[in-house]
Amino acid sequence: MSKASKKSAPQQNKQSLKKNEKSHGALLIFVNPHSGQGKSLDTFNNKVAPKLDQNNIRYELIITDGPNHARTVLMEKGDLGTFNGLLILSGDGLVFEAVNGILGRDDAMQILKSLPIAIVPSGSGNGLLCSVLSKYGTEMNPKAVMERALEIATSSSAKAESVALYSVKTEKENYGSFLSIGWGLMADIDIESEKWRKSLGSFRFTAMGVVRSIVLRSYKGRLTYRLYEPNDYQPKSNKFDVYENSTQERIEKGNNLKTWELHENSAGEEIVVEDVFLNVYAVTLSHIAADGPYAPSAQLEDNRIHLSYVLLKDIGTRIDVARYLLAIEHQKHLNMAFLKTVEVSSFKLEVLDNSSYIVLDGEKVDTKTIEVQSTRNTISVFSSTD
Ligand SMILES: Nc1ncnc2c1ncn2[C@@H]1O[C@H](COP(=O)(O)OP(=O)(O)OP(=O)(O)O)[C@@H](O)[C@H]1O
Repeated sequence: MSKASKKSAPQQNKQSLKKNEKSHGALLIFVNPHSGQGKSLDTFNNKVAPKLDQNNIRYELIITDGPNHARTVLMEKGDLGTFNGLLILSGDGLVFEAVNGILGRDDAMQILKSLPIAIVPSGSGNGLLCSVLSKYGTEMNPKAVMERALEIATSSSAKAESVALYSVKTEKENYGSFLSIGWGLMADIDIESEKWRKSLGSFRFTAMGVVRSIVLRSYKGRLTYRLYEPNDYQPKSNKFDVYENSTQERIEKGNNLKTWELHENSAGEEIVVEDVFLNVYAVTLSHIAADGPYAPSAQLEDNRIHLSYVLLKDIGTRIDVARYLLAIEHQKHLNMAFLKTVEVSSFKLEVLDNSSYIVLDGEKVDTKTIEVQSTRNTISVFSSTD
């Protein structure tokens, strides 16, 4: 197979889809050529395509030409059921876009569960991948994560499993989310450090963290949440062999949810905190990046939301803020008295001033109010080879 180029690749690879009759199955691949430090197309050409050819896995390649390209393809494509999986070479942002593209379809929930997503990390944030790999003991450093991700994404014995999906309502749009909801300090760091993506890679978060600790902001808001109650729900991993069946076969054999099924918990007490915050950060998975876990007890399929927040009045000095950010990198943040953590089944955040962005799975959303609800719906993600 010759090297992919922006214009000719999709056509060229559609042809290879038909020719190779001995193959195990097929992947639909999205490469964002501008993600992270801009190396994803090289990674595809040099590390992914040769392995897929060697392992007799066919593919259709789509090189994204801008925001919403992948979303539109996934909303409209008529033959998704013929693929065994999606492969995304980018960061959490393109996975989020893909999930929300699929959510625009009539068969959304069946596709999300039966069309597993593989990730080769080329963005600056790959929390979903890191959470999945850490379950199986991959060391959390960029090299080990990349090597293992490449092995799993190109293996004909790849296995996939469930990752909980959350329902999110904002003023303008509804979303499905799988990773994080942030507002305040960490959201600012994530968004404002994007300009350093090419030069600093994931070190951009640390560098902006230093800046933000010095030029400290406060954030007025109202946070309303309900504590999590399992209500007899037992989340399952539902591990399956990616190439044993096509997505269409999995949909036909499975007994999948067809619509959103919310994890209702109206019996739980509603708690309201209206105050000046330093940070609100909720995660649904253990890792937000390739360092230690932010919520070590979070599990892939489990549908509880790990909500954490810091009130400005509980912080002593700017040094405490720097210590907090450093503690996150070294997994000591949970020991800090000013960090409040609760496991919830839903929460609502109302922004009461003009500060900060609300960031959903690493992407900025234009809203002053966000409501997050745990559900019993799942996506499936490539996770291992045995
Ligand atoms: N060709 C393209 N050019 C510019 N943006 C693109 C292109 N293709 C996809 N995108 C958008 O870029 C974003 C990529 O975010 P993603 O997280 O995957 O990568 P990233 O480089 O880590 O970015 P971030 O640092 O924001 O997380 C997505 O919102 C996606 O819609």
